[in-house]
Amino acid sequence: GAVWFPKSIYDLDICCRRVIMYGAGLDADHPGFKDDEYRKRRMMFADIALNYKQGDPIPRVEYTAKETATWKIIYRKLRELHQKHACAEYLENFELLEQHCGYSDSNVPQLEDISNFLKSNYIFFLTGITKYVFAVKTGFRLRPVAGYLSARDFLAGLAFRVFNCTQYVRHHADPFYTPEPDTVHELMGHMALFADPDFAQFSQEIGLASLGTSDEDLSKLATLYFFSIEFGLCCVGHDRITNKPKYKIYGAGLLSSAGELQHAIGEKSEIIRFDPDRVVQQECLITTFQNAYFYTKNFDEAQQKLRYVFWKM
Ligand SMILES: Cc1ccccc1-c1ccccc1CNc1cnc(-c2ccc(C[C@H](N)C(=O)O)cc2)cn1
Ligand SMILES: [Fe+3]
Repeated sequence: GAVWFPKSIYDLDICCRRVIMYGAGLDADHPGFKDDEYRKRRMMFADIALNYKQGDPIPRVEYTAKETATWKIIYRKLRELHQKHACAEYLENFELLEQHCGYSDSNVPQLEDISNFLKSNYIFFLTGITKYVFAVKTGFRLRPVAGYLSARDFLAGLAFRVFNCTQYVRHHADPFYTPEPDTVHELMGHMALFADPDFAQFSQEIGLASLGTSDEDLSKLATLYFFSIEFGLCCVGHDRITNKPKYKIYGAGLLSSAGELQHAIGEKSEIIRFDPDRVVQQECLITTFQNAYFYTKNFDEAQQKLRYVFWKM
C-alpha cells in the first residue's frame, strides 16, 4: 500500500523516535566504545530525546568540564578556518548566534535557545538614529534526537521545518573528526544556515519532496541532501591570476569537522559541479571523508536544479 507520512507537525513524534542506530559511530573502533563513563552519558542524552514530544521546550543540559573543554578546542579551530573558507551567509548568521544564542568558546549553546532564535529571527538595522527591527522568520525549530533516524524519517522533519538535532558531545579522543553526527556538528555546522531564508526554503523543499515517495526516489533525495546540506561547496568566482575556481563551504559536515574541511579544500579532493543526475550516482560515505564533493554557484541555482528533479518524480 501507499507509504505513510506525517500530516501534521505532531505526527513527527511517531517518526522522529524511530532511532535506527544508537550512537551509530559507537562501533568497536569508536573511541567512545570502551569508555563506560561516556556510554552512560550517551544514554542520558538518549533518554531526553526519547521522552521528547513536539511542542515541549528542549531540556537544558549542564555540560561537563570535559565536554566544554572539547567544545573549546573545536570552536577555536573552526572559527579560524571559517574566516577563510565558510560562505558569506554562514559567517553573517554565525555572528547573530554569538549575539543572541550564547555562542562562545567557553559555552556549549543550548538547543532550546537556538530553536527560539530560529523561530523568530530578528535582525536589527542601525542607520543613523533610527533602528529597524526586521523580523526574518525562517520558522525552523529543533528537536532532540538520540541518534540516526532513517533517511525517510529525517527528511520528513525538514518538510515541517523541523530539524532533528543530537545533543551529546563527541568523544574527546578525536575532536576534529567524528564518524557520527554530534551536537558540535549541529551547532557549528547546521544552525547558522537555518537562519538564512533561501537555505531554509531549499531544505524544506527536499523534505516536502520526500513525503510518501518511493524508496528509490527517497534514496536519491537523501543523496542530494547529503552532497548539498551536509557536504556542499559553492564556487564564488575564479582567481584573477591562476584562473583557478575559488570555493567556499556551506555543507555542515565540513563546517563542523576541521579535519574534513581541510581535506575538502586541499589539493587531493575531487570537486564536481552539482548536477543532480551526477550527484545521485555518488556513494555517501558514512564514517570516512567523502571521495568527492559537489559545488554550486549559490543556493538559488541548486534549488532550481532540484525543483527540476522533483517534478520528474
Ligand atoms: C546511510 C544512512 C543511515 C541512516 C540514515 C540515513 C542514511 C543515509 C542515506 C542516504 C544518504 C545519506 C545517509 C546518511 N546521512 C548522513 C548524514 N550526516 C552524516 C554525518 C554528518 C556529520 C558527522 C560529523 C562530522 N564528521 C564531524 O566530525 O563534525 C558525521 C556524520 C552521516 N550520514
Ligand atoms: Fe548533519
